[in-house]
Amino acid sequence: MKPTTLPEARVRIDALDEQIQGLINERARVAEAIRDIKAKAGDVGDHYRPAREAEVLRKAMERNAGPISNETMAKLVREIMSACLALESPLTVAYLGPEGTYTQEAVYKHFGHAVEARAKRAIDEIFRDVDAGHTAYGVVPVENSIGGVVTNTLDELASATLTICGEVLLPVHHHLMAKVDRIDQIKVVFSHAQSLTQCRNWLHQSLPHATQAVVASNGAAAQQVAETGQGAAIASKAAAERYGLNVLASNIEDDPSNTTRFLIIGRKLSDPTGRDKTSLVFSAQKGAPGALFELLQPFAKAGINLTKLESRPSRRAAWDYNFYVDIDGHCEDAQIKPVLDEIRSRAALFRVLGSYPQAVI
Ligand SMILES: O=C(O)C(=O)C[C@]1(C(=O)O)C=C[C@@H](O)C=C1
Repeated sequence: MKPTTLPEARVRIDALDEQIQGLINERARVAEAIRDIKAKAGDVGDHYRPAREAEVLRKAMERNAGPISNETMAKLVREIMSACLALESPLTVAYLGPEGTYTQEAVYKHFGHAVEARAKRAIDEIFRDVDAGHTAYGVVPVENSIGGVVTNTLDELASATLTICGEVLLPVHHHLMAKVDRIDQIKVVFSHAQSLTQCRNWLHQSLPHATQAVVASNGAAAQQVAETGQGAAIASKAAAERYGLNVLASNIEDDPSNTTRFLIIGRKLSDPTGRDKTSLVFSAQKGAPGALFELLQPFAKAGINLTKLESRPSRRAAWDYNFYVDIDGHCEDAQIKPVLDEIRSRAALFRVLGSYPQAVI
């Protein structure tokens, strides 16, 4: 029955909270039982299961009847699952720091807040850290809807022995922040090269005479401005709060739908979920006419959707390239496996960088 008075409504909410809390702890005890089942089966290593997590989140969205939105409901379930996983075993995740970067936001969006997020200074450091086993997973930016690819990440992926086990899509809203409180006092703007590109028109119109200076991350830009008091930074609202800066202008990205895609790197192969992506890197025989066409044609013939195609210098020889391709589907899917085998047999270099669930939230 719908309560009609405030005291009545609050008594009802207290009773429901008690029930929800009891159920969350019951779920946590099941997660502890899963840990013991995995140990008995000799399943060593961490307990993170990307395919199962995607399934849990998709189910939460599919059965949701409102009034809470599907996305908000999935985020709540995300946090409960994160707490359950931390009970099974704590999870460490390296990200492009310092605190307050968009990459840190991507970590929490993907893994929830119960993980131990460790800030690193550069993308290659994240790859090295995960490769050496110091952290179980890493989160790296790979492309932005305005600025395009993050070349460091693509170059690292080509030589890494790690695998991609997830992706995160994060809407990115930039803010100009400083110690001072007037925009006409700003002579220099610090940020990551990608963020400066994403705000190019705004900077041209609003700060045409300011110098632009590239630093390792937008979190580092905010930290530096806070420490020196010099200039302004382009970074996230979280960074302004973290470093105590004044926000002088909000949402200054040139396209309000600005989104960055991040990858989760680790050693875990993700099981097929029915809604997956596969990332590949390959190279064609240099100088052979139609060589790239030969490598892409099997996808078209099998009706496989390509979601991305990028080329990067191979670093083997001048004017020799690696091609990075993302496709819909999992490398173990019956429709995909023979196509990949065919391309492997034609390519000079071929590697599956990972198959992983498509981003859910
Ligand atoms: O299903 C599992 O393997 C679990 O460990 C449980 C659980 C969960 O809480 O639902 C926790 C962590 C995994 O990443 C996936 C799911």
